[in-house]
Amino acid sequence: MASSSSLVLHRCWFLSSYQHLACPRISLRLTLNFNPVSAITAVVTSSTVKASSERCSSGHLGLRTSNRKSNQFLRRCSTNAFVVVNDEKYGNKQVISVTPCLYDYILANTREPEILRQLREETASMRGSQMQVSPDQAQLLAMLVQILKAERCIEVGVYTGYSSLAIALVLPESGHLVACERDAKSLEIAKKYYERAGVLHKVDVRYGLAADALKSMILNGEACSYDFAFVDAEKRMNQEYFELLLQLVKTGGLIVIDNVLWHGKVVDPMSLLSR
Ligand SMILES: C[S@@+](CC[C@H](N)C(=O)[O-])C[C@H]1O[C@@H](n2cnc3c(N)ncnc32)[C@H](O)[C@@H]1O
Repeated sequence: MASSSSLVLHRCWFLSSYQHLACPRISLRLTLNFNPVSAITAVVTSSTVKASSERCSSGHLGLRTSNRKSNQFLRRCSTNAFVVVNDEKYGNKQVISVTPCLYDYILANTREPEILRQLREETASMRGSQMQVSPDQAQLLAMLVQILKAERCIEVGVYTGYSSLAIALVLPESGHLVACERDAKSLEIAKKYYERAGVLHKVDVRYGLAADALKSMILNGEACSYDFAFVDAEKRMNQEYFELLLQLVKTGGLIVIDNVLWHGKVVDPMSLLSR
């Protein structure tokens, strides 16, 4: 796979919910200063924004700086979009946060294809609809697939198909997306929309446990043959999915994993203590 973009990293681990790319295997961390919508530098899930607002109103939200020494815990709420990170090593940086108002702006400027809007609206009243990626995230995924010129993709965790449809829509006619999902009811909706969008021929739906599907693909001789993978299923399995996908995704490909920062809990001392 040609790697014309600086984002095309050797089998990297992409933290899709925020601004950093982290590549554990090659110890590389990049600031992600792009978004499908121009002038936007941060991407946050809608559920994160909701959680932030709730915690703000109860006065418990704080944004931690990356300064480990002072372990500073800044208290910021919805009106302030900036956190100043004082850090000897990285220099003083202004890191943008996302307020509800700013997130509205992001959504208002996201180009969501009509078919995705219809799927999102059909899913909105369903149980689990908050699991769906947001329109800005879906367009970020689509853009990554296009930048990579990906032809062979994998999605782990399809739900009703919003993110997989965003990917399938930008794949070339010869493109192939393996879509792994264990919930038959959700898959029925996904398949209906693949068909409506005219991309059903590009999507290979695998009903069942995603790890089993990935293992059978490896046994089937498909190692190193995929360009792009998106992981968005049960989080405790992420390590296993990552290891399996490292075998399936070729050098120069991209593995994107959602919810890695888990609403900020990865640095919340209370969450760490309660584990
Ligand atoms: C967060 S949702 C996916 C949302 C989807 N990416 C979207 O944007 O609409 C997670 C999905 O993973 C599925 N899932 C969870 N564990 C799974 C497993 N072991 N194998 C396959 N699918 C699984 C759930 O049924 C659920 O539909």
